[in-house]
Amino acid sequence: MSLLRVRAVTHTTILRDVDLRLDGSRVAVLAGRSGSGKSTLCHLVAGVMRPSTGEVLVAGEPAHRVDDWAVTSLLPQRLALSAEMTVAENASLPARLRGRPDDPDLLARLGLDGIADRPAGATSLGEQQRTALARALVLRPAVAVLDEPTGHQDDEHVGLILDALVTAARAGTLVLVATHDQRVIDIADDRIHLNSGRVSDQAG
Ligand SMILES: Nc1ncnc2c1ncn2[C@@H]1O[C@H](COP(=O)(O)OP(=O)(O)OP(=O)(O)O)[C@@H](O)[C@H]1O
Repeated sequence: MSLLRVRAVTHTTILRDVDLRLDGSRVAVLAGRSGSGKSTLCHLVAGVMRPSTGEVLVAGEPAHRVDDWAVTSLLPQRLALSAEMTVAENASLPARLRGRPDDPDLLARLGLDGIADRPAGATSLGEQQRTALARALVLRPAVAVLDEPTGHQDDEHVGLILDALVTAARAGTLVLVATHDQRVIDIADDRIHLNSGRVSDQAG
């Protein structure tokens, strides 16, 4: 059984007949033009929406029923941090909610250790994006869904993010990344190309 199974998914007018099987310990990219449906597919896998038809299964469970960031986590394009909470508090929130240990190295690996105690609302957009990435990876989830994780980063920080994605995949996570960034596409194990809501090309 594949860790992630997308079977005959059509969603409103946005996605058409999407079929995917992806396993753990991989970085898989969803590539494609703006408006091709990448974010929509991310939201279906993360279970924040249900497909109009077809099914999305994570470890055999319908994605919309999964409510555990140790199973599926999401870095949304709009980040959804708490502005008042510190960088460290935002990043460790899933661990605290589950009574699980924090990952003390993660902030340092994402270049956030110097601002760990600052409210997230008083940090740059790139820092906020890396904070939301740390939050998505902190529980070492089975599936981490990351929507454009390098969108607000300079080259140096893109390197840190690529390392974090590869490290998470080596630890067992299926890292599913929607991206336009060729540097992310280059390090991927699987590449899925969306064109007007259909998978036009898949290589692994
Ligand atoms: N709630 C919605 N209702 C109707 N159409 C929507 C909705 N959300 C997105 N769309 C449309 O669906 C298409 C796919 O959007 P989506 O955000 O999934 O694309 P994307 O590939 O992630 O784009 P980008 O790279 O710009 O983030 C777009 O044409 C968009 O305008």
